[in-house]
Amino acid sequence: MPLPSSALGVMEASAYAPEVLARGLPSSLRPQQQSEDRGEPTGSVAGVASPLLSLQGIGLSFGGVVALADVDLSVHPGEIRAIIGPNGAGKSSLINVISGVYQPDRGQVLLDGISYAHVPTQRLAHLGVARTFQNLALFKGLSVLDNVASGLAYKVRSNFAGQVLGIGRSRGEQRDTLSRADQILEFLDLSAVRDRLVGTLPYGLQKRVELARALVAEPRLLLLDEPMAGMTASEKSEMAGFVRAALDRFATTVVLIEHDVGVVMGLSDRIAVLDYGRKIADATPDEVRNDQRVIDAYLGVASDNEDGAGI
Ligand SMILES: Nc1ncnc2c1ncn2[C@@H]1O[C@H](COP(=O)(O)OP(=O)(O)OP(=O)(O)O)[C@@H](O)[C@H]1O
Repeated sequence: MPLPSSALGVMEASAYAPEVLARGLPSSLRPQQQSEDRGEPTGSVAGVASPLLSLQGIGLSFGGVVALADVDLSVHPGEIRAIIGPNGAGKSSLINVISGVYQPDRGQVLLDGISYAHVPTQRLAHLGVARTFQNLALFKGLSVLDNVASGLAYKVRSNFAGQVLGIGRSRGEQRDTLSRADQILEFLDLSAVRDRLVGTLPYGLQKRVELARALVAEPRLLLLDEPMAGMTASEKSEMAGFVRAALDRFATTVVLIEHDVGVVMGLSDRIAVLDYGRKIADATPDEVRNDQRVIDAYLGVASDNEDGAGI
């Protein structure tokens, strides 16, 4: 028996649906038809193109604890793909495998068909992969602008002396970096706090700065680890709007871990559900919502939750 809609956060889901999110967004966030810089198609084309990200038979253990067992996942260009599951199900392990923090014991991670399981994390940016972290990983003592600009540090080719002296190629690079950081700040409605120290900002804004830092390089694949954790309902709604707008504007493909079922149902094109390290479902929000295994393993718990929207 499917749970009643209210238990599954359906009311909340509607608040995160694309058509709702598009309303009331700042003009900088209005969806565009094409990515201006790359001329790539936008919107969800899940199931049509070959996968941008493909996980094949991923296995990962910590001592005797099996974190991931034989997990397959295909994420298509332009898709927002959520990974959900109970605590300890393996969500963080999976995102850490995708981002190269963990090396899987078994299986392959392919980006555009090319295996990158053994690429060091710091080189992932060169492949067009960016991520945010469950616990903010910002430079609290630096300005918002500098934090966002740091998302382009991997591209800077001038040496340290050149940067300090502001000479040669470094001056041009610096101008370009700051200009791109400013564009992203405008896009995410952060220009008003551009020069503030990140540590002085409210938590919800810090989460948005982290998104800005990940987005500044216009990644092909954006990994979001609980981007709405600890946010108020209105901050969550705003953040969901920014994620959707980023996809529309930059043709970024998104993989997202999020506990708030309402957010996940409204924002995602497809949802993979993990339980004890195994994938037990991989389907559209509607299909997942009515999947008895998922209800038993995860969603049913949501009805016991205070607002029915998260776990
Ligand atoms: N670094 C580690 N060392 C030992 N065990 C770990 C480590 N990371 C994860 N695990 C174990 O692997 C399993 C999966 O953990 P993981 O953090 O990936 O789950 P999760 O779904 O992200 O959980 P949560 O929702 O609580 O963040 C758990 O049993 C966990 O205790």
